Amino acid sequence: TQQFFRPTKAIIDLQAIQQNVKNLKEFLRPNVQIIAVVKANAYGHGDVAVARAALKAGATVLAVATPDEALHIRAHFEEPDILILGASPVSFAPYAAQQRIILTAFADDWIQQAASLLVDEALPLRLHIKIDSGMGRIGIRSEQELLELYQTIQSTDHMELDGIFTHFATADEEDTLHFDQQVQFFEKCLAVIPNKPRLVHASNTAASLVKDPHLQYDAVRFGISMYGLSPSSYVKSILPFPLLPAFSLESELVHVKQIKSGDPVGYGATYVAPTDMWIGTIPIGYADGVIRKLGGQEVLIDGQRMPIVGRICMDQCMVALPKAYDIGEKVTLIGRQGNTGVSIDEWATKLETINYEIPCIITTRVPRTYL
Ligand SMILES: Cc1ncc(COP(=O)(O)O)c(CNc2conc2O)c1O
Repeated sequence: TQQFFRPTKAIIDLQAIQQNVKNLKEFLRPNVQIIAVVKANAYGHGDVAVARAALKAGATVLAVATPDEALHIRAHFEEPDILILGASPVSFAPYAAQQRIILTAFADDWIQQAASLLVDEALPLRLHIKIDSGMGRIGIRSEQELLELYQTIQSTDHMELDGIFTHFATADEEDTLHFDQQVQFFEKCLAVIPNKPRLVHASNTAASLVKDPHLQYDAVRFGISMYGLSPSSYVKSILPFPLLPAFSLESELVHVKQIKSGDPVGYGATYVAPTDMWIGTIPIGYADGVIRKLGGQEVLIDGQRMPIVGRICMDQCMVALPKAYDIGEKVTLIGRQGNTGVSIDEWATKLETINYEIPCIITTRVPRTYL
C-alpha cells in the first residue's frame, strides 16, 4: 500500500460500522435483509472496507449509485448482490448481466433497448422496478405505468424482475403526512402486480429506525446510520439503539510560532493578533474538503478546543494556540480527544448543511485509514 508522508488522514473505525449493522440486524423483524448503502465511496468512508465490514456484520446486499461504483465493488467482491440505485445507461445492461449487477428500471423504452443488447448473454439481467411515490427523482408514478413495465419485463427474454422499491423523502421528519401518502401509493403498487418479486424494499435508515416494522418489507437500505450518524435531529431524539460514529479526521502541527499583537495571519491579512500569541499551522485546507466557510471552526489539540484563525488556504490553515506546542502535536479536526469532541454534526451545523455531506466532501487527497 502507498506510504503517505503528510500527517493528514481520515480514520475509519470499522468496528463501529460493524456494531451499527449488528444493532440494526438485531432491531429489525427476523429475516429482513440489510442492503448496505456504500455509494459515494461509502459516504466518504471507503467503499471496499465498509462493504467488507457490513457483509461481515450481516448485510447481504451492497447498494451503489452508479455503474462505475458497481464495477469497482464487483472487482473486490465475487459473491454479494450489488444493486445500482440510480439510472444506468442502456449500454451498461450487458455488463450488468455478466457481472451479476442488479439495475433499477423505471422506463419502458429503456427495457426495450436493453433487451436488444442482451441477446447473447448467458446470465439474465436482474432488475428492481423503482416506484416514485413522492420523491420526485426517478421511478414510475402510476399503477398503469407500473403494470406496463411489469408486463414488458415479464415478456422480455434475458431479464428477470428481482425486486421493487421506493424511496422516502421525509422519513426523517416528525410530520408524517407526505410519508403516509408515499406508503399508500407504494402499497397500491404492490397490490397491482400479479406476483411479488424476491425483494420488496422501501425504508432508508430513518424509516427503518422509527417507522412501522411492516415497512421493512423484505429488506431495508441502510446508509447514514451505518456510519454512526443520525438522519436528522428528530430521529436522533428517538433512536432505538445508540449509533457509533465511524469517521475521524486528524493531522499534526507542522509549524508553531509566536506572533506579536497586531501581526496578521492568512490571506487578506483578515486576522490580526489581538495580543502577543502562539499560532500553529496544520497541513490541511480547502482542497482536502476543509472549505473556507469553516473559518473559525474549533479543532482539538491537547484535549482542548482551539479556533482556526485567518482564511483557510488550499492546503493549510492556522490555529490559535494557548501556548507553544512541539511540531508533530496531534490535531483532531473531527473526532475525540479525551472527553472533548468535535462531531460531523457540529461541522454540518456550522456549514448550514446536513451531516451526510461532510464525509462526502473530504477529498481523495485525504487518505482513508482503518481501525
Ligand atoms: C435510493 C436510496 N436508498 C437508500 C438511501 C440511504 O439513505 P440513508 O443514508 O438515509 O439511510 C439513499 C440515500 N441517498 C441520499 C442520501 O443523501 N442524498 C441522497 O440522495 C438512497 O438514495
